[in-house]
Amino acid sequence: HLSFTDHGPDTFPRLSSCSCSIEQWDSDEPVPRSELLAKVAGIRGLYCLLTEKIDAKVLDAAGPSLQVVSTMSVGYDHVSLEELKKRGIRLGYTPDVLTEAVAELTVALLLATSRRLLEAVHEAKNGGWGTWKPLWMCGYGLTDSTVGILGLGRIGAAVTARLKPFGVKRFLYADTGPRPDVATKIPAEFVPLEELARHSDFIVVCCALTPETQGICGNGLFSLMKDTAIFINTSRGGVVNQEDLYQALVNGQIAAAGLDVTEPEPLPTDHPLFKLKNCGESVLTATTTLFRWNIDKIPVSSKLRDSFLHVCFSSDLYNPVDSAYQLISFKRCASWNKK
Ligand SMILES: O=CC(=O)O
Repeated sequence: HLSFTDHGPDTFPRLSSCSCSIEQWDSDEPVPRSELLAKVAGIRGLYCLLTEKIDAKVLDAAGPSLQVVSTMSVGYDHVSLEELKKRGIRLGYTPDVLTEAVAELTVALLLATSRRLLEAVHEAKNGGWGTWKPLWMCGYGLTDSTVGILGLGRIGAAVTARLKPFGVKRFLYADTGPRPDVATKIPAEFVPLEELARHSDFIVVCCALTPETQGICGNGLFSLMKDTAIFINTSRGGVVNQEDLYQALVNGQIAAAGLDVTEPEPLPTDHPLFKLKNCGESVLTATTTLFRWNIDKIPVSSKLRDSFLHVCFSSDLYNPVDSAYQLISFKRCASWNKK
């Protein structure tokens, strides 16, 4: 008995051909919390998106039959690992399916923000484009710049590879610790966050949302940044103290911000950030998760189909359709692999 929220196109037919009973939330809207709590009772597997908060309440509502949770997302900050671990429930997730897509989006956001693309379009459409003025709509260039990556994981490294041809002089990164295997190839220098803030012309946030990174980009960081620096976040809104960011943008502490993620999502349309020229108009995007996915990464690989669910933090490529398919292989799901 499986419970679903949403998933790739061929998941449901494939699963329904198996001898298990499936309950699916069949809507683009997230399943209401009350519905989720009511429907999970007695299930053995739960397949969800990042819109579902999987906490003690959901797990208790599911009861002891629940053996595995799988999320069609790279981030799993919506899932309480502690609560899963307590109950010996395993977690599947989908690392690497959107690395390239998010890296491309990040670069798009960075260029659009630093080159004031949307602001310029707005001016052109609204009659603000008068005669040619040499300094009008000047932006900030990547050539000879220093780019700071907060979180040099798969996406962070993919961003540096894409930015390198623009003539970036120096890559810095801050992380929970040095990552020499990835960093030496770029090359990127491991620095404390404060140093990253002080020296970067562009800061790109690519880290996971964890208790340690919650609100890590706040006044402490913005006040150290150059007033010409550009701040880009494509990780999670919770990494940023949005009020502090707003103040930094209004007070000219930093030049501009490009955000693909906010708290909450979507941001209310009357939110002050939308009114800023150096953020709202350049740029606040709202690329949904599916937009960020590389669809060609979704089809099933038979090799993975027979393997059992990866324990959280497994670095192996993990496929969402497989992850759903594997929910039926409960016998293979050993108890939580304590490390
Ligand atoms: O943000 C998207 C994901 O975590 O998959």
